[in-house]
Amino acid sequence: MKITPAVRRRLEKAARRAAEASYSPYSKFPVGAAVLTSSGHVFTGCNVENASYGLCNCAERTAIFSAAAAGERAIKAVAVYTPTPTATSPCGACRQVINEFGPTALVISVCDGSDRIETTLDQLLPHAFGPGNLG
Ligand SMILES: O=c1ccn([C@H]2C[C@H](O)[C@@H](CO)O2)c(=O)[nH]1
Ligand SMILES: [Zn+2]
Repeated sequence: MKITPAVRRRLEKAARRAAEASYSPYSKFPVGAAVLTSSGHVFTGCNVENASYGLCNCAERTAIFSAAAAGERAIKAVAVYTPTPTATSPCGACRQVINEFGPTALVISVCDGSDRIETTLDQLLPHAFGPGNLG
């Protein structure tokens, strides 16, 4: 699955739309994510918070777990949207979870401004611990 400009746009749009379902009454920081798998399917997710704050789940992990639950095992790209003036990169926990299925995935962050970040998971999480380290 080649990541063309059209595929990027589709992924970014899906991430923006996914943020509309965000359940974030505590942080009031809605986030949307979209994941492109090797089969060409796009899975989306939003952050889902909890009154027990530590149980909050990020948009990226919601999207990845949705893909995994559908049987997908290879992530090609992740797009993240935050309604902020500057783009937001995935948190450390999400970087680790992306690594499991997409160690070289393209990671795109978009926002409400013109700012954007385009990088790869191996740049965000160098020398990652992954499945290969278990022998
Ligand atoms: O990349 C990020 C950063 C934060 N959050 C969520 C977690 C929490 O619900 C809120 C504030 O941290 O934003 C995400 O979903 N993705
Ligand atoms: Zn996260």
